[in-house]
Amino acid sequence: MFEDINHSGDGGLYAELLQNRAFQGVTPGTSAALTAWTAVGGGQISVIKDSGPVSSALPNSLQFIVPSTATSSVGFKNTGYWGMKVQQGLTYKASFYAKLPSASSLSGSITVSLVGSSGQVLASGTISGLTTAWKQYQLSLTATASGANANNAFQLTVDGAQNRGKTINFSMFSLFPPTFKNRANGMRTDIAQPLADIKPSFFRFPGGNNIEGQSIATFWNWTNTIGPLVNRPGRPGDWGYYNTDGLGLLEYLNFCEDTGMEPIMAVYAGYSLDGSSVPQADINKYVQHAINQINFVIGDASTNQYAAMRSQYGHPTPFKLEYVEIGNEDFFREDTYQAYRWAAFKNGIQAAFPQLKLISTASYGLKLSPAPSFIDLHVYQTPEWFIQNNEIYKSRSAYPLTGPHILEGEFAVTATNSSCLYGPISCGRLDFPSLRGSVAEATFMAGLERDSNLVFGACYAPLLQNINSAQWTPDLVSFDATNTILSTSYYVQQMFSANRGDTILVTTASTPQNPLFWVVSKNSQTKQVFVKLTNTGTQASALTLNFTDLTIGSSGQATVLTNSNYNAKNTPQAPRTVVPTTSTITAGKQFTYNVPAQSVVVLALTYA
Ligand SMILES: [NH3+][C@H]1C[C@H](O)[C@@H](O)[C@@H]1CO
Repeated sequence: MFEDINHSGDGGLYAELLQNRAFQGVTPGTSAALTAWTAVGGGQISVIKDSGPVSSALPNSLQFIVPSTATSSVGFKNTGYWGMKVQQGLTYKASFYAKLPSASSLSGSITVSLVGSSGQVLASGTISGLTTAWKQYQLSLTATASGANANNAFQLTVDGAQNRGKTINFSMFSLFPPTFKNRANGMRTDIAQPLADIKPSFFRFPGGNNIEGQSIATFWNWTNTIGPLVNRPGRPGDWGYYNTDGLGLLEYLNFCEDTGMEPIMAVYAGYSLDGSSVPQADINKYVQHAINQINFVIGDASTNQYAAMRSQYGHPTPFKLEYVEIGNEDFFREDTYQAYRWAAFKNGIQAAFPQLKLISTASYGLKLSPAPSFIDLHVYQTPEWFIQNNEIYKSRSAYPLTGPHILEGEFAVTATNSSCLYGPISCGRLDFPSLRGSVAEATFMAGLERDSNLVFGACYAPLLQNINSAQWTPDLVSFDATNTILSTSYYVQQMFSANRGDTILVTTASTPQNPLFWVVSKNSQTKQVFVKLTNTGTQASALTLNFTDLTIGSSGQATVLTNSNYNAKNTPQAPRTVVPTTSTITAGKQFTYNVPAQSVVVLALTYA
């Protein structure tokens, strides 16, 4: 499940290295407008509301003035998102727009470089030919050395003595390292790769809260997130920072394709976080907006203008799309969801796309017409809750198969104190996932898998956090400019997702589950059996497995996540405290496996 929270997009998965690259959403003339930008050599910089901006989407420019007394190199630099990684041998793609005021010229060229924390030049190039019209300049910068740390910068300088008093306006800077699958405007490789390693089957995006807008005027409007970056205005995100929307609808879809995930795409459903609902009289405008969004994804480029945009931007064929979520957590405004919003979107979208599966986001059991066939349920709780509720969906009377099928679209152990699930660290909130929490999540997931005739998907949330800007913890993967920290919960997601059966095997047990929990499945393609186990207790426990119907191979693989400290975490200071270990085990039609204390285990067996 992805949304731009904790700088998980801008400053995270989205590989742009420059923070505040286009001065979106800032107030000209303020110091905040210059976030991440600083002058070099006495250069004078300020953000102005440009009377002739680079585009209507980007009204602000960086105005650079060379002091009249300049004698040496002067300019400015960007320090990235709490730093930026510069690695020897990598080629960085830099670009920016520049314009000279009328009737002026620049003597010499602009030097564009990557500089280390003590000013050493790590990469450098020059551009020239500035005119009094906006023009985009691009250059590749190959690093001849790595930065000693993350405190590197992207710098532009001119010869001060030759250009005293000169002014240059700049906008829409950009600096990309090589990206995941080398996608233009793509993803950061050391975050995208661990996500791909989970072998996820779907990607729920773009929210979560971040689709809803703090107000109706600022909802996530997909049309502002496609096309050339210079035409993307960005928007005030719902987690306290402005979203550049450089990571937009097409980038999300390309990422799905590059990782083999299918999108579970949300559409704005007319509820925003200030509690407002789009009035019924206006709702059909937003339904059409959603239909256009879906046409961008799966429409026929030869007949639909929004599908034609997809083709124009590089993807003529439709993407795969099976599920569309109508809003996010609309249980906050069940009155309007029940009164008209759900029906407007469900009926409108289903008429246009009969094949799509539309997911409700209101409470389970809320009477909606038409009745939803799919629903997204969220839960943030304590380890004890997840263990006690591992059979939450087992009851057919409470959850009939004829009722809505379930996406557990957000779940995580957030705290050890049930009266403080969303509170501060001081009252039990987790800063990073703990082994105890991850064992509980795995116990719950084993239950979801046993009930996968009702539960069609599950995903942990939130996915990512930049440790310099966390609005929500814990998160599955944490990172800063140079490091990525895979949590114990990350390993649980990976162990469960990468070892996946297609058929659940019914088990009987001589003793009830607890403190051991399990789910057994087989993969009829690979002829594998997966036994996913948790031991929630603090003592190892021997488990004898007896396969009555299958001829099991005499050896198998056991992947184990455990630690003697039940509260152990992977943190920036100790990122690999708890990592899975894999070993060969003796298996067969009947064998005993000693389940380690406080552990998550996946046994991968073969069958004839
Ligand atoms: N409060 C959670 C519920 C919402 O859908 C997400 O944006 C938040 C963080 O995962």
